[in-house]
Amino acid sequence: MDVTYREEEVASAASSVAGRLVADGVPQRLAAGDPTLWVWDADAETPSGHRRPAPLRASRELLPELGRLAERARAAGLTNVVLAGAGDSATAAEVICDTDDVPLTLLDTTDPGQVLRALAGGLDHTLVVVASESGATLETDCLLRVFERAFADAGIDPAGRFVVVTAPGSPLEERALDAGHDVVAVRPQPGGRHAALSAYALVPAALAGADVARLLDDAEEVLPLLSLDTGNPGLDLGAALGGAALAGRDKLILDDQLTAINGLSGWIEQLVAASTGKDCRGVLPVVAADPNGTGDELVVAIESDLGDVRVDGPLGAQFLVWEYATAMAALLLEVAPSARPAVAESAENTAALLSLPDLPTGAPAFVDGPVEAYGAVGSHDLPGLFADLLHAIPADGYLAITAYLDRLAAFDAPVPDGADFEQMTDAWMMADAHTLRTLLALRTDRPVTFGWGPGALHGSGQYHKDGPQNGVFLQITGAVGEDVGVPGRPYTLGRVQLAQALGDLVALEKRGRPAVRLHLTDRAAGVARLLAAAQEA
Ligand SMILES: O=P(O)(O)OC[C@H]1O[C@H](O)[C@H](O)[C@@H](O)[C@@H]1O
Repeated sequence: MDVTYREEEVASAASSVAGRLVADGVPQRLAAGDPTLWVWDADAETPSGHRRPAPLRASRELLPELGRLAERARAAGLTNVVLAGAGDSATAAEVICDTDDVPLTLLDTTDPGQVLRALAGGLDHTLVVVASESGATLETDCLLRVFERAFADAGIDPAGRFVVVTAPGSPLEERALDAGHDVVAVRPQPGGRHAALSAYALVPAALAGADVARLLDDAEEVLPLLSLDTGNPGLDLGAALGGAALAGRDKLILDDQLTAINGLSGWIEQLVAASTGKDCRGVLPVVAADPNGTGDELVVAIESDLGDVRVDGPLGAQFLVWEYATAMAALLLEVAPSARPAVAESAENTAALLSLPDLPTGAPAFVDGPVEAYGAVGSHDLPGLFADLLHAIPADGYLAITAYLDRLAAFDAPVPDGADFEQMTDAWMMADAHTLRTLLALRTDRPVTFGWGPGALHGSGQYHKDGPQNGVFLQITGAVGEDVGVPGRPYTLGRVQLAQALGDLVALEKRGRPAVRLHLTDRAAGVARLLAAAQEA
């Protein structure tokens, strides 16, 4: 595992803060298992005499059980693995599976269309992993209920169709045991931010066919380096992130286009944003975007020379080193990495909204074809609104787009007969809400970020609300065609999804952060209109 500084200014900022961390004995405190710095294993040391983060030992011990579960699923022909989960572990499981090229359907969403797509994926050979440490995350609870009902409706015995991963004693554990589902009770708890190498990510990944033992080997190989004062990749990366942020370079542009690890930037984004974004401080990760060359950027490239910092190493080591480095950066910024008060606040707002007879959407400020605009809007159409939003971004700020839509909907776009691959990808791109990010980014030298809601609420959502007061926020929601009822609850997935958007809006507005919601009354036509309007001057 290597971290290389490729720019003098980064090297000198990093070396001065690394010196401070070493003088404060941070690597030694980490090696000694200081619980304020890491989730340490209380009673085990590695053969090299170092303590190891709790999830590593627990996950290693879990391997035989994982093997048995995977074997049983294979024998039963359950080849379609659906993961109902949220946050760090769900994102990590997706990266592991994409990198190992094994299929996993991640549902970290309440979008009815996306869930219906998964339900149509062949229930007869589907195994659902429900992973939630708290056992109380709204979207995960909804998905468990929806899939239980779907199996029952299809005449499929749910026995052996669910593997529930949760903390012992959580409400989910009790419910799952009552229903006769397989339960993996996780001890000790990794805490949200250290879940990538824990059972919450490894159970779904192993069931999908990924080589999770190798992942743990790769992580354990780098572990002894993390207690060193020099040649410590976690310290080097953390000092680069923290040193740069303290020097005003607090926009972290992540470049992973040349690595074979698929989607690592998305996992790093949620880790860094949620761990550092609080007390009006933090590092803003920016994914899938070119640098603008402004003075507040730090470009970190995975396995390439395209950045100011280069990070090389296999996925298991990347997970561990980024977790360590992010804890270091948080220490330097003097924020508590594990606190995520704003994530909880939005979730509470959503729960309160769902208890109302109707969701308080208000009246649109204007309607532009299939798009309604809500919020404090000065313009009368979308081109005017986009111009205003871009203009409103402070000199050190950013624009964040969160789309509460089906992230796979673009693939439904009609492609011309006989289209080649390039024409097909063009058609998909012009039907994808994500393309709005690219189009708006062309018009500003400030970072424009994009996330799919509600998944993004668990990561960048923390930064959006409690990070620096310099964000401008654009939400996109959409009308629901076919909705999905949530059995045992008085709401549908569509209503939950809208309540999640509105709950986050309440939290943003409470802080005086400018936010606008665009509602697509026809989703496909609405996306097309957004993209066209973004290109109108
Ligand atoms: O695993 P769960 O309890 O369902 O939580 C899912 C996510 O919820 C919140 O966003 C926490 O801040 C995250 O740390 C966690 O990953």
